[in-house]
Amino acid sequence: MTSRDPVATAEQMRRLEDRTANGGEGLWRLMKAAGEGAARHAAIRAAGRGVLVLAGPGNNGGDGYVMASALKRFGVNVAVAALASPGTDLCKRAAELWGGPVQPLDQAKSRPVLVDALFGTGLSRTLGADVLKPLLTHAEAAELVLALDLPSGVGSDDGTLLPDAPRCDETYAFGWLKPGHLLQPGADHVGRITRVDIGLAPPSPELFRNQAPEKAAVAPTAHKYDRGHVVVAAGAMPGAAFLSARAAQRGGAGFVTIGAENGDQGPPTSIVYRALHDLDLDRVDVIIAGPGLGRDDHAAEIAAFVLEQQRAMVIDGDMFSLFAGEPKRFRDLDAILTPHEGEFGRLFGELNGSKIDRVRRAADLCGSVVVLKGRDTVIAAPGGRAIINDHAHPRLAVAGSGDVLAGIVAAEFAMRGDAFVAACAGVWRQGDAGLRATDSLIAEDLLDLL
Ligand SMILES: NC(=O)C1=CN([C@@H]2O[C@H](COP(=O)(O)OP(=O)(O)OC[C@H]3O[C@@H](n4cnc5c(N)ncnc54)[C@H](OP(=O)(O)O)[C@@H]3O)[C@@H](O)[C@H]2O)[C@@H](O)CC1
Ligand SMILES: [K+]
Repeated sequence: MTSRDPVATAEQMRRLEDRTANGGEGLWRLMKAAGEGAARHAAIRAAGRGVLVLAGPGNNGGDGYVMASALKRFGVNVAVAALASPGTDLCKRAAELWGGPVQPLDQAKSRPVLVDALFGTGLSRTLGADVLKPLLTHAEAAELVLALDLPSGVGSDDGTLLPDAPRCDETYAFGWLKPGHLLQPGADHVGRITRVDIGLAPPSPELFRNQAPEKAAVAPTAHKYDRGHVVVAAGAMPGAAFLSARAAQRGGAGFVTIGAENGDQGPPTSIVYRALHDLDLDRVDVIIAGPGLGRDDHAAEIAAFVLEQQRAMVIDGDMFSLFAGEPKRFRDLDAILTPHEGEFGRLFGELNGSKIDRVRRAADLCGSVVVLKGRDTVIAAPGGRAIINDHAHPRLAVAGSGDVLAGIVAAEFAMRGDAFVAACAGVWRQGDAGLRATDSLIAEDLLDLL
């Protein structure tokens, strides 16, 4: 698998900071690396324009003072405004290093480039008007808004947006990415993410940002069945099953069958139609159940039949209504569940915490890989391994998009055999197709973009 960017919570960052720094001088070195690293990027982005740094009372503000002093050294015209006097030893030391004038936030003159160094991972409550008003005023007046570590107002661990915070053009993430860089709605305020390496020890490998997958390996001598046989259990809405089946083909599966009603031959295409009960399911790698299945008694019969087969499965759509509140029904399967928010709630009920916490809990409850779809899709396996996928576009929110995803994920699952790896690869590929599409996208277009 390709290497992925780790993502760390505020608490993990504090522990890593302590482990790396080993005392005051080490912490100061980290702050210097953060502020100076950001200054090197920002000096180029500013391209001769004046810079205003807004510094907070904590260590995010400290990074801001270090950055301002480095910018000055680089010959950039820089001014500093502060919310309050420095409240930590490191921030005090950084303010001394700057040594220049510091104005109150609301009295500083706006400049073309704004640096938000008010709050980072230590944001602990919603922003008051004393902060928000000048921040928004300076941001509106600026041509370029840069954030240190996180835009102020974005919750580091869950991407919540505490106030109506300004949108930044670029965020310098110190050390590792934080969930708030990738989870909505905060992620929409982050702009381009530039990671600044400050020499921090790596976090434990539990949470990552999704990345382009390596292509699934196919032997040159591979038979069509070696590339995976995917069956879609069809029901009330055959169009949805057809979309999933086509997506499984385009996704790379060697052989795709629609398990249809008795006698349904389907259109003359490369997709085979067979009655589900007549199929030799031992020769099937993955069954997709849910897209267009329906919610009546007949759908429930089909659902019960496919669950009995104990095959690897991709579970979507109507399956979450048929088994509402019963996630344990999927426990003993090797399965990938791909609900959207509404379906997730139907199956798992109300779970607390961030999107990451909720999906992790859900994966433990059903003993399967869970993919909670959205602009910020979160994928978790039982035991805590999780990925955030922000490689996507809002235009993917169209009818049939989920059916296509189920098909791609099933093809990946059939080819790779590992549910978590397959889910990550499938989600990335669908997001990538959405990014390459135009705004007139309909789900069928995705098939040609795979
Ligand atoms: N970890 C690392 O490896 C490294 C971390 N580094 C940097 O440190 C940053 C974290 O620093 P941090 O912990 O000092 O927190 P920070 O974000 O400055 O905020 C805390 C201050 O803000 C205040 N405050 C909070 N919310 C508020 C509100 N709504 N309205 C008003 N005030 C509010 C809060 O007040 P209190 O809650 O205590 O009353 C406290 O005074 C991190 O993001 C990165 O930039 C780098 O230097 C290098 C290595
Ligand atoms: K900030």
